[in-house]
Amino acid sequence: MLLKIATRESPLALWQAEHVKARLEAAHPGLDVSLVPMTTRGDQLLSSPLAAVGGKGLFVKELEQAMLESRADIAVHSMKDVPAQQPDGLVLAAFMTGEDPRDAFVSNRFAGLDALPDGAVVGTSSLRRQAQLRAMRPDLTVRDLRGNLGTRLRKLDENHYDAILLAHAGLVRLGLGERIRESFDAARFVPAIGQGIIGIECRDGDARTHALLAPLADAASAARLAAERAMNARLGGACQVPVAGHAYIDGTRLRLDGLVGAPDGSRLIREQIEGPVADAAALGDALATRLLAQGARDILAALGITVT
Ligand SMILES: NCc1[nH]cc(CCC(=O)O)c1CC(=O)O
Repeated sequence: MLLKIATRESPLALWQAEHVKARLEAAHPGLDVSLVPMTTRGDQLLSSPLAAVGGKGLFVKELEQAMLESRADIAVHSMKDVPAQQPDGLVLAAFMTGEDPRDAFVSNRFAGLDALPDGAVVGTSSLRRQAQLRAMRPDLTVRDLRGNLGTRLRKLDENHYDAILLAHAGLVRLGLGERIRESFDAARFVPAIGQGIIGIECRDGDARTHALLAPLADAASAARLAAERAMNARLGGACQVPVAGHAYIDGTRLRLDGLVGAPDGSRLIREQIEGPVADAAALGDALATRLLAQGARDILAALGITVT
């Protein structure tokens, strides 16, 4: 029996696809899983500002086309990079157990954010990270930083930055965890929707693949994503929007932290909601309503994003 995984060619994407392959083959003796690597528009355009070239969908479109044409059966994604809506005929079928969701501070010279001197240069292109960083430390200079993880670390090592911010999970997956000097408390520096969770997409009607994926699915990750993505959907959710959201599951309870920030850090709107895990999506929706009422609507409108 054969199953094909469509994957991007970046080291992180390949690690994630290999991880899913290993998990699937362990769960299903006799199953043979192969990787179908492909370059996406997003990979080709890594040097240009993503917002200008069409957003995060660029990293998944080619993979989705391959599944729709049956050149592949599943695609493995960092959920952080997956748009709110999937194309007709495709579904997110399984979310794996989450890795550490926090943002990490990486520097060769400074032990953490508090150790950075006035005016230090920090690299990140994420509006979410910029907004929270500038709100905490208005004195810092924030500079754009793009590329795969390896490229970003190389630019740090070439002394273009005093420090850079990256996802803890990506660094750990690639065996680069020792480069992390500090990981920010998720309640204080709120992670991206889905950060640290690997999701698997497949064809909607493909019962065989759904059955193969079932043993990999983690209910807590599914609840976390239901809450975070419901909130994000109401906030025009995309990665070029300064929106953060992180749900914590504690038994049958779910707590969701949400944040919308002006990219210059001049305003941060934070809200929190708690309720039964079973109500995850409704909690996300309700939190978005609160954020919008507290000023998120104005911040988003200033960025050209209109929400209902
Ligand atoms: N935007 C790129 C991206 N997509 C997912 C991760 C990290 C892994 C994860 O969140 O699961 C990263 C790297 C980063 O933000 O530093």
